[in-house]
Amino acid sequence: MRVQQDFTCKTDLVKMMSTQADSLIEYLIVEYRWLIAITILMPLSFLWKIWSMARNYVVFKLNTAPGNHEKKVKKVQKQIKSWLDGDRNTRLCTARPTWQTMSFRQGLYKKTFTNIHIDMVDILEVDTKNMTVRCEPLVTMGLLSKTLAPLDLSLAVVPELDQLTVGGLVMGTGVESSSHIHGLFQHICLEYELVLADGSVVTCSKDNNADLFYAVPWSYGTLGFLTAVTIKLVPAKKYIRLTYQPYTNMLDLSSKFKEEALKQDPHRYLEALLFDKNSGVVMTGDMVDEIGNDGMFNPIGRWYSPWFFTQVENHLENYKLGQKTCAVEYIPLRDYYHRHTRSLFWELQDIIPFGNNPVFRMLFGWMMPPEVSLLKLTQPEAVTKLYNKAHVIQDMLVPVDVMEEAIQLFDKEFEVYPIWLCPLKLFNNPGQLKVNSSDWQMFVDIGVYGVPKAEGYETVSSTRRIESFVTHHRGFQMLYADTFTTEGEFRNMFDHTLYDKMRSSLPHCKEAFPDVYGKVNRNVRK
Ligand SMILES: Cc1cc2nc3c(=O)[nH]c(=O)nc-3n(C[C@H](O)[C@H](O)[C@H](O)COP(=O)(O)OP(=O)(O)OC[C@H]3O[C@@H](n4cnc5c(N)ncnc54)[C@H](O)[C@@H]3O)c2cc1C
Ligand SMILES: NC(=O)C1=CN([C@@H]2O[C@H](COP(=O)(O)OP(=O)(O)OC[C@H]3O[C@@H](n4cnc5c(N)ncnc54)[C@H](OP(=O)(O)O)[C@@H]3O)[C@@H](O)[C@H]2O)C=CC1
Ligand SMILES: CC(C)=CCC[C@@H](C)[C@H]1CC[C@@]2(C)C3=C(CC[C@]12C)[C@@]1(C)CC[C@H](O)C(C)(C)[C@@H]1CC3
Repeated sequence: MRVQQDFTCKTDLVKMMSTQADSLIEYLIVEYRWLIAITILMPLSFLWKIWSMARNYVVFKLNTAPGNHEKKVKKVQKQIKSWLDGDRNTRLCTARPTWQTMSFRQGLYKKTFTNIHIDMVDILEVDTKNMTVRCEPLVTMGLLSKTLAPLDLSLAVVPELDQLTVGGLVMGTGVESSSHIHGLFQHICLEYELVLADGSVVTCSKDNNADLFYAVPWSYGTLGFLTAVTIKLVPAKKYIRLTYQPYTNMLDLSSKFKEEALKQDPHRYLEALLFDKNSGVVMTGDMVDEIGNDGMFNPIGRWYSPWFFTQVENHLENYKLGQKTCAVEYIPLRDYYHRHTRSLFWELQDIIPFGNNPVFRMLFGWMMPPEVSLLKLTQPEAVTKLYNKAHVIQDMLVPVDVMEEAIQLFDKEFEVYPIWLCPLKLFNNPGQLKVNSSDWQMFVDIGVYGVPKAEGYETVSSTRRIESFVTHHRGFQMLYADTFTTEGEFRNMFDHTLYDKMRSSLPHCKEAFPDVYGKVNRNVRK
């Protein structure tokens, strides 16, 4: 099943599907997915947004959330107790349907395991004295940034997509353009409250139940159910002053990127987008309260604004034309945080090819993007097949010193652009991520999302070669994406010492949950 064609755009892909699709209907579904997206999914998404805003507003005004939390935890305990009292011939997972989650896949285990309902969607407390926020696991990044911005506060790490949840980011992982300072999402979490498989409620932090605290991140809900998280806050300002520095030479780009990531007093935000293997734009940002006169005000989050990655590409094009070497812009804080949400990085162009057209943006941009959950729920089988065969969605965390080598290999195996480069600091903490230093090590997240053009691309073998490179260099794969590792290879990539110890010592844990590989391998995710 080799896909050797040189896919130049989605139309080529669709042509390929039309020859291979089982039926004309499948072909039409793939080709005209945008029609369903615009006429049904976007209006529904809009109604959904209004409903959640109204619901949150009422909860907030009545301030019922903190009082209800204990009752909600008791409900979780009750469900686990009834599993304990039963024959226990199934395992446990959260009842959150997989079409609602931020991954391409649907977990098959949801159908066979006992589903535990954790309907916990509220912010519980903003503690401005201790600079922490305590929230329930289904609170999203969008809600948190919206609640905290008027207080001039923010999370130190705000993973970009609005719909990412605190629970998913703790149990999986989260990374963002401030991660070269603060680390991953888990590194800004101070305390977890969990309900364990024996029905008990525990809290853990680095000073209390430390083993459990360090084993929870990347455990994918296989140690217990998360019911609350306390997260560190940082002061926030109104704007991000963002500098775009284009490059047409990879060596120059990567040395600037590394220098910025590793310097003593780095810019607060750092990321790069590559548009081919030699050129890209490095972006550095800092928070400011005033718009300076060295740059333009650019509210990139407005419904009519061009998609962010296309604006970045324009800076590169201008540079190539010899117009400008470096540009400065002032971007409203939340617009910056959620800069990749409206275009789902660059994935939305495959679904609504004219989504960035100025007329479309003016008329319908306010309904964008359609909710990922609704897109997933209505995804036809033909689209799944297409993505399985000719679409890459991967994030690999590799030590920053092998960045160029990794980019060359990604280019050879996938040739997908843009590529997202986001630096991140991994602290030498106990847990699944072992680093090569007694203090911390700088990594880079290489994010590849799109249609592969590499000759000889084949999903499994190409991805496996990348996985083996990553393991060889002691890096890690983000597990919302497909992993094609064997169980042995997976255990080689992630250190299971503390995790295995916790699973053996927590009562009923092994009986209640599979291990991480049992939740993320390709056989259990459709
Ligand atoms: C539980 C809680 C405790 C807080 N404690 C403090 C505090 O101790 N000190 C302090 O200075 N500020 C606190 N705040 C934040 C602050 O009071 C408001 O965000 C700010 O005053 C804005 O109010 P508003 O009436 O302009 O906005 P509103 O429109 O009332 O709310 C701002 C946004 O936050 C969202 N939101 C608010 N509460 C919730 C919730 N419980 N669940 C889901 N969504 C919510 C709303 O959807 C809205 O979009 C707290 C907020 C919450 C939610
Ligand atoms: N910028 C970034 O960092 C980005 C990160 N991501 C990835 O997306 C995922 C988050 O997506 P999201 O939709 O929020 O999360 P999901 O619902 O996909 O949850 C991810 C995992 O966490 C487990 N989990 C979630 N909540 C709880 C809980 N309360 N108790 C126990 N286990 C729980 C889930 O278990 P179960 O299967 O039982 O439901 C699942 O295994 C993460 O894996 C993250 O790495 C994606 C895009 C961007
Ligand atoms: C670490 C970082 C920054 C990760 C970014 C990951 C995004 C690019 C991923 C997360 C969810 C994601 C897998 C998704 C998709 C594309 C890539 C996304 C947006 C899409 C929209 C592709 C089209 C699909 O039909 C479908 C709608 C199911 C998915 C939904 C999830």
